[in-house]
Amino acid sequence: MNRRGVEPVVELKSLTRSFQQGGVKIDVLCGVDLAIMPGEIVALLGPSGSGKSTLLQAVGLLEGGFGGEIVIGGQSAEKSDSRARTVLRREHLGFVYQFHHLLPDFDARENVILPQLVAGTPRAEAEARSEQLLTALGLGHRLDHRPSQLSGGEQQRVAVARGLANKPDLVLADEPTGNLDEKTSDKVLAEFLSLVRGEGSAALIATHNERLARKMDRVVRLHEGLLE
Ligand SMILES: Nc1ncnc2c1ncn2[C@@H]1O[C@H](COP(=O)(O)OP(=O)(O)OP(=O)(O)O)[C@@H](O)[C@H]1O
Repeated sequence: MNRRGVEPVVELKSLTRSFQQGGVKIDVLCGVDLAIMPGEIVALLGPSGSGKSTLLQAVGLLEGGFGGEIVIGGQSAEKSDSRARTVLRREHLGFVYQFHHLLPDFDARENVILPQLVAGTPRAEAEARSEQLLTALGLGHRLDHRPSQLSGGEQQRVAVARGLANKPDLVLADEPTGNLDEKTSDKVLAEFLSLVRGEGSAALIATHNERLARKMDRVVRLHEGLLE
């Protein structure tokens, strides 16, 4: 039975994370519970230092040291070894960062093709997908440009296309437009949300911006290590 429509794409159960800072233990996440349903776009708000990036790193299976449980695509991440976690990440997750992290020696088209090749997509299919996404983001005339030949907004659009390239069930974005001016940020975010909606992906998007958060389906706030 296909139960994908009713199961969360990700579920966090009593997630905890502490850090040692100068011999002092700081509890950043103190038992976070969160379930995100397929296609749901969730804004993660919270003041600087409240643990938004830490939470996204946990969900992205990018770091260890967490307590509690992270279930992605019905599979418990802590019960998986690092190889299985890599597969979980590749099959279910996409990432968009504040600073685009594009490969400087590759053009826009290639930056979106590469993660697909890593995931085993045939080259012709990956190329078509790359062009489709970049064109949808208004970059059909910038396919052959390297990141240094693109504006900040254009670079971020390429990063959005790359994050969606492998059709992730869940896109994780940490301040995806945080380094852009307000007008460009609004525009790129609107395009990002519309593309994510069109693709039917879910998303968890950390932001400081209440106004942008209101454009999403649900807002959750990190406060003193818990979501409210
Ligand atoms: N590797 C680390 N070692 C020690 N402390 C850390 C580490 N990573 C994060 N922290 C601490 O955890 C807390 C939360 O940091 P985090 O980056 O998750 O916050 P944030 O909400 O994303 O902040 P911002 O909005 O400023 O990006 C901070 O106090 C930070 O100093």
